[in-house]
Amino acid sequence: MSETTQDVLGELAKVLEARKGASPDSSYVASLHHKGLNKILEKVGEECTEMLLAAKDAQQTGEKDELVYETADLWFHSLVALSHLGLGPDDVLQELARRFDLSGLDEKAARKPQ
Ligand SMILES: N=c1c2ncn([C@@H]3O[C@H](COP(=O)(O)OP(=O)(O)OP(=O)(O)O)[C@@H](O)[C@H]3O)c2ncn1[C@@H]1O[C@H](COP(=O)(O)O)[C@@H](O)[C@H]1O
Repeated sequence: MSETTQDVLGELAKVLEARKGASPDSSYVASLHHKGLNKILEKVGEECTEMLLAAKDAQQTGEKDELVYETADLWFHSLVALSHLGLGPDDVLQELARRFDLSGLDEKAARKPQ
């Protein structure tokens, strides 16, 4: 991961945290927190669908700008959801780091039968 990536996520996390105490009239993030988790999750679902559609379009046309744009929307709203529940990008990055050198196939095989 580039330093830029870490800086952007870190900076965004700080802004999201600060917006928890802001007026919903002056901030989109504050308005989401004000509306509550269900509204935030509705937005995550919406942005997820838009990202999937953009990925299919990108495959067909080779044009990837829309995919990057929609993925940014999805990441952003996912971070708002995490922030609403007291979590941040560090929590997810640490989990991803924990998985380094752990093959997805090995991890799946090691899971207990449900
Ligand atoms: N990264 C983002 C970001 N990405 C997307 N969005 C907003 O997410 C919204 C969702 O997009 P939609 O197309 O679904 O908009 P919509 O249909 O109007 O949304 P709804 O009415 O359905 O809720 C838009 O209003 C976008 O502007 C963002 N809003 C804010 N940020 C970051 O959060 C910071 C704080 O923002 P405020 O809280 O508004 O100050 C900003 O400085 C940015 O860094």
